Amino acid sequence: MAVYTQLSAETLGHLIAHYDVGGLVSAKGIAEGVSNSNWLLETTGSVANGTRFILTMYERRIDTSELPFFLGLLDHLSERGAPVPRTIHDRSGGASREIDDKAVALIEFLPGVSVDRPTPAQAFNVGAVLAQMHLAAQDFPMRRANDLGPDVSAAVLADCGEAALADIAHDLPAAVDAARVVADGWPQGLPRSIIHSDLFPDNVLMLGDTVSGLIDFYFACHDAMAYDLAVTHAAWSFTDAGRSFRSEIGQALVAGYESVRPLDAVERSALPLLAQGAAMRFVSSRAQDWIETPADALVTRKDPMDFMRRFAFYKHNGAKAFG
Ligand SMILES: Nc1ncnc2c1ncn2[C@@H]1O[C@H](COP(=O)(O)OP(=O)(O)O)[C@@H](O)[C@H]1O
Ligand SMILES: N[C@@H](CCOP(=O)(O)O)C(=O)O
Repeated sequence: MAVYTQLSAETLGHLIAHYDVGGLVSAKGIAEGVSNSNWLLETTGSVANGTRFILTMYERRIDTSELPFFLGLLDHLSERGAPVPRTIHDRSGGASREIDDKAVALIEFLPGVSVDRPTPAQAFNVGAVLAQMHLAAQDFPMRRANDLGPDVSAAVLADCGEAALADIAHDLPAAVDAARVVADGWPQGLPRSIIHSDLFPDNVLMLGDTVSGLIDFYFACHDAMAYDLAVTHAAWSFTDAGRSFRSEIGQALVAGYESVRPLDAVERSALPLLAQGAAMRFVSSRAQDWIETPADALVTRKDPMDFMRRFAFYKHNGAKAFG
């Protein structure tokens, strides 16, 4: 579930009155997602022929002082033709407003569905759109550092402690040393842009083979573009909780990416280690969330072992997977 706050029709009506989108016709809470509350709104007016909008209320994890970066990035990418929802601004030009001390933003609704089992054609197009996004972001003037880089993953796992990690899964304590090794060997100087850094299938909307939307940019940051490709590779190319690698999906993602932005030799040879770092990024955040989230909480905890298995795969087979 992801509607943490109840909003009355009256509150929504008052909010919508600040935008040039007409009156409220309907509002439905969206079940998907874990971090924010989201509603699908329908209104009597339209922006670029759209009468549907996503209302997001920022509930956790996001520092609202960073909203100008995230929302400005949506506008920047959308203006450059990337399939990214634009921010709907209120009449005074504001990209976000507040309801009861919580920040909210109105965002363009994009059609499409997230795929569970991508085809190679879909993976190719996801790779191509990721590269398109990287190029479109290169002249975005704002910066945000990656606060979940390899050193942070290593520190988070060390802080969790081997005993707590062993309580989650027998093989998880090995992540503490493994993440340190990855961080110590992390490649420097790779070409950078603003990267999505969480481009899992649930953050991509598709219509058939076409990518209709990239959403959920709330981990976007300035970092190596090849790292973003590695994250996407780790998120898309496995089934069975990270036990089975779908080589045809991994190859299609990289081929699609390179159809728009060819990798240089240094980026290419860094991919196996970047993918290990990508896996550790999600092992660490999932382990931390697991420890901090009560077992009976409304949010379903994600298993860090799904990404420990991916880490092991990339460590032993990374060169072949990206060869
Ligand atoms: N711009 C959009 N257009 C269409 N649907 C969207 C859009 N933004 C979000 N959604 C829907 O809302 C759900 C949750 O959004 P998301 O940003 O992933 O939330 P969270 O950050 O909580 O994971 C998505 O899975 C999708 O169904
Ligand atoms: N993709 C991450 C979780 C991030 O959550 P999101 O709902 O904001 O995409 C993972 O799978 O661990």
